[in-house]
Amino acid sequence: MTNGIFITFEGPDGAGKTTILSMISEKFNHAVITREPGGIDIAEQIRKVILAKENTAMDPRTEALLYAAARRQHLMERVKPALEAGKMVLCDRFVDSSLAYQGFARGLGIDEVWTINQFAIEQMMPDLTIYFDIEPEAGLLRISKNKGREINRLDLENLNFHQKVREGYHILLERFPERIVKIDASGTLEEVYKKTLQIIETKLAEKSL
Ligand SMILES: Nc1ncnc2c1ncn2[C@@H]1O[C@H](COP(=O)(O)OP(=O)(O)O)[C@@H](O)[C@H]1O
Ligand SMILES: Cc1cn([C@H]2C[C@H](O)[C@@H](COP(=O)(O)OP(=O)(O)O)O2)c(=O)[nH]c1=O
Repeated sequence: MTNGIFITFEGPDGAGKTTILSMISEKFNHAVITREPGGIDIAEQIRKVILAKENTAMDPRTEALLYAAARRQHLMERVKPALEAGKMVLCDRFVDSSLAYQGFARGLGIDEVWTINQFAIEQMMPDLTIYFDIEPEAGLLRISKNKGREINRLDLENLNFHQKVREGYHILLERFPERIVKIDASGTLEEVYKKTLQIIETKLAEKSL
C-alpha cells in the first residue's frame, strides 16, 4: 500500500502493551506512536462514549460499530498519512481487538465483526501484529498492583470474559499466521522488550530486502 510500516500491538488487558510500546518508542524515535480507541480528537470523543460507565444500556453491536467508527477516523487522520509519508506507525490495539473482544468474547461472531470492519478499514491491514500473550489472572493482577489494591469481586467476575478474550486471540493466531507473531508476555519487562525489538527488527530487515 505504502512505503511506511504499520505495526500493531495486541493482547489482553494488563499484558504490558502500553509499557513496552513506550520503551520501543525511545528506540524508534521517528515512529508515530498511537492507540485505539482514540489517538485523535474525533476518535477520543467516540472512546468516551464507548467507555463511559453510565452507558450501561449500550448494545454489543452498537459498541462494535463505535469501535469501527473510531478506527476509521483514526486510520484516515493519523495512520494513513503517516504511512504515505514513509513512516513507521506503532499502534496500541487495532482490528484484532474488535475480533477478540466483540467478535469472540462478547459473542457477536468473529466473521460478523470482521465484515463491519472491512467497511471501516478497506484493505489497510497491519504489516505486523505482535500479540502479547498472558494468563488473564496475571494480567489482572498486574493492573490491580498498579492501582495498589487486591483483585476484587468485580475483577474476578470479569475473569471469564478475559479468558474468552485470550481464546479469541488464539483463534486469530491460527487464522492469520503470516501476520500475527505471539510473544510470551509473562516474562520480565526486559525479556519482553528484547523479544519485541527482535521481532520488529526482523520485519524491518524483511521489508528492506
Ligand atoms: N513484563 C512485566 N512484568 C511486570 N509488570 C509489568 C510487565 N509489563 C507491564 N507491567 C505492569 O503491568 C501493568 C499493566 O501494563 P500495561 O502496559 O498498562 O498493559 P496493557 O497496555 O497491555 O493493558 C503496569 O503497571 C505495568 O507497569
Ligand atoms: C480497540 C478496541 C478496544 N477494546 C477494549 C479493550 C480494552 O479493554 C479497552 C481499551 O481500554 P484501554 O484503557 O486503552 O486498555 P488497554 O490499556 O488494555 O489497551 O477497550 C475493545 O473491546 N475493542 C476494540 O476494538
